[in-house]
Amino acid sequence: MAEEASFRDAVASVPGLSGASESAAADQQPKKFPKGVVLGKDGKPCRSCTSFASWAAQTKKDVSTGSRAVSTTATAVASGPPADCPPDVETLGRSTWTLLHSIAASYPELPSQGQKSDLLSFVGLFSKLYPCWVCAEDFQGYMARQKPQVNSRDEFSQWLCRAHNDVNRKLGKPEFDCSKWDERWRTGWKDGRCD
Ligand SMILES: Cc1cc2nc3c(=O)[nH]c(=O)nc-3n(C[C@H](O)[C@H](O)[C@H](O)COP(=O)(O)OP(=O)(O)OC[C@H]3O[C@@H](n4cnc5c(N)ncnc54)[C@H](O)[C@@H]3O)c2cc1C
Repeated sequence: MAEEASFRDAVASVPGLSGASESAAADQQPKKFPKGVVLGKDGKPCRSCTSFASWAAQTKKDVSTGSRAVSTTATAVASGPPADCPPDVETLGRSTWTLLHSIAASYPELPSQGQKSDLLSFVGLFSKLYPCWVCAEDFQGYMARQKPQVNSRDEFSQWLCRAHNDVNRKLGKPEFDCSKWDERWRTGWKDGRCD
């Protein structure tokens, strides 16, 4: 049987959840969900805020077959949701970082005032609209502490790399060497593996 946790536990299990959100969450009616399931502000499980493993535990589906009430397999859970299913927090995150770093890679070396203004608007709106709300709130917090730098491609790509590393640290993932940003996201690695 899946391990159960209260509403507060489920929300508090998300690294970096802000105090304001946590106290708002605590005001809600307690419900039982498996540990790791993050609730949306509507009090329902938020799929794009939750890992597939926790989501599968909550729906009690066999993720390899899609049928109900069959035990999950570790391999299927670890590989994330099937490609044609709604994304979990990791699939969404991976795709989003790809988009954000690719936007940085195509940003001009010498942007016009209009391009700078567009990029600032984009990251501001992005941070409000990102479907994982706990991720979005943390990203807004990062942007408040470290203002987006948009004066050139290099400046923005380094700012974005540091922002991504801030999330990596929070999740216990290794930090990326930002001096390698250009090879990872724009030119391809010097060893030719991307050619
Ligand atoms: C704005 C935002 C906030 C998020 N907040 C949360 C959160 O609060 N909780 C949560 O569980 N998940 C969060 N995520 C998702 C999380 O960051 C990861 O995307 C997810 O865990 C999948 O991680 P991954 O190991 O596949 O690699 P990802 O972190 O998705 O990275 C993809 C690839 O980018 C490269 N890379 C890694 N770090 C950097 C860097 N610093 N600069 C440039 N390239 C890099 C690597 O090649 C890596 O394989 C967030 C995602 C975004 C976009």
